[in-house]
Amino acid sequence: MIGIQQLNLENRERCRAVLDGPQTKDSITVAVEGNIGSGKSTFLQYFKKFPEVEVLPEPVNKWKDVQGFNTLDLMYKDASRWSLAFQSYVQLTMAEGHKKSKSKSVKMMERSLYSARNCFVENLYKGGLMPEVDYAILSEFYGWITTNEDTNVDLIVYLRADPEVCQSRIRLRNRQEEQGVPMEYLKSLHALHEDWLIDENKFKLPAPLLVIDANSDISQLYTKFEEAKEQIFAKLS
Ligand SMILES: Nc1ncnc2c1ncn2[C@@H]1O[C@H](COP(=O)(O)OP(=O)(O)OP(=O)(O)O)[C@@H](O)[C@H]1O
Ligand SMILES: Nc1nc(=O)c2ncn([C@H]3C[C@H](O)[C@@H](CO)O3)c2[nH]1
Repeated sequence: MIGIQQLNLENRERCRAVLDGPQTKDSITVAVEGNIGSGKSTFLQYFKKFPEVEVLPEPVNKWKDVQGFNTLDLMYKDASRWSLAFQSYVQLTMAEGHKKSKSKSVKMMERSLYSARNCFVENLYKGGLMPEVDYAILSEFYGWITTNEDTNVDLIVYLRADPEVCQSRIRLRNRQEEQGVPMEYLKSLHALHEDWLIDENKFKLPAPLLVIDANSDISQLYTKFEEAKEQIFAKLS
């Protein structure tokens, strides 16, 4: 059994190797991951201006209007009742994003099928808000899609921010459905992002990882975004 430290070392080497490695591709898919309010949309906004980049924002507007139903609001108001319906629709809309053909050399997705499963579904189940049978159905559905469809990503960018920082930004951004999001929810989502992306406790990384400390204020963050741009574009032939 390889220890977590050893795994992390190998993982870092793999990331380093891939990020700095000689192999390049003519087009890549990047998944931008992070807690609620960590700054993903801000990161994507920065990259939108580059001609090589096509940005796929999280399909929140679809979730807020499924033939007139605001499924995001339903989930936040009564997760036990609506999480299977909501996560099923998240899974469909994320699969659409993965499958969308690239119009440019860099396709940047806000979140992915992977964080929906490994962070949000896992959080609902572990928090007792999702019955075992719903968890099993979603896991089978997720397994089928990721086995039978090309949902690959070439790089994961993790905007790593403390839950407290995320909470203050959620208030700032003031999305109606999120105003009741408790700190405990942000903390458990943060722990699941760390479990998956940093420690690889239960779920494997589907691609090399680039971590950005997103606690910094916006002025310092643009310098980090610029550094990330160099590393991402270096993957392009
Ligand atoms: N580094 C930063 N410093 C200060 N404010 C920030 C920073 N990054 C983002 N913000 C602000 O915090 C709020 C949330 O940021 P953003 O929408 O990018 O987060 P997000 O990760 O996309 O959230 P969600 O997961 O809910 O979509 C926005 O109002 C944004 O302007
Ligand atoms: N339950 C749940 N499952 C998901 O897969 C998921 N993906 C995003 N979100 C929530 C977080 C923000 O409020 C808002 C925008 O990111 O939507 C999710 N909520």
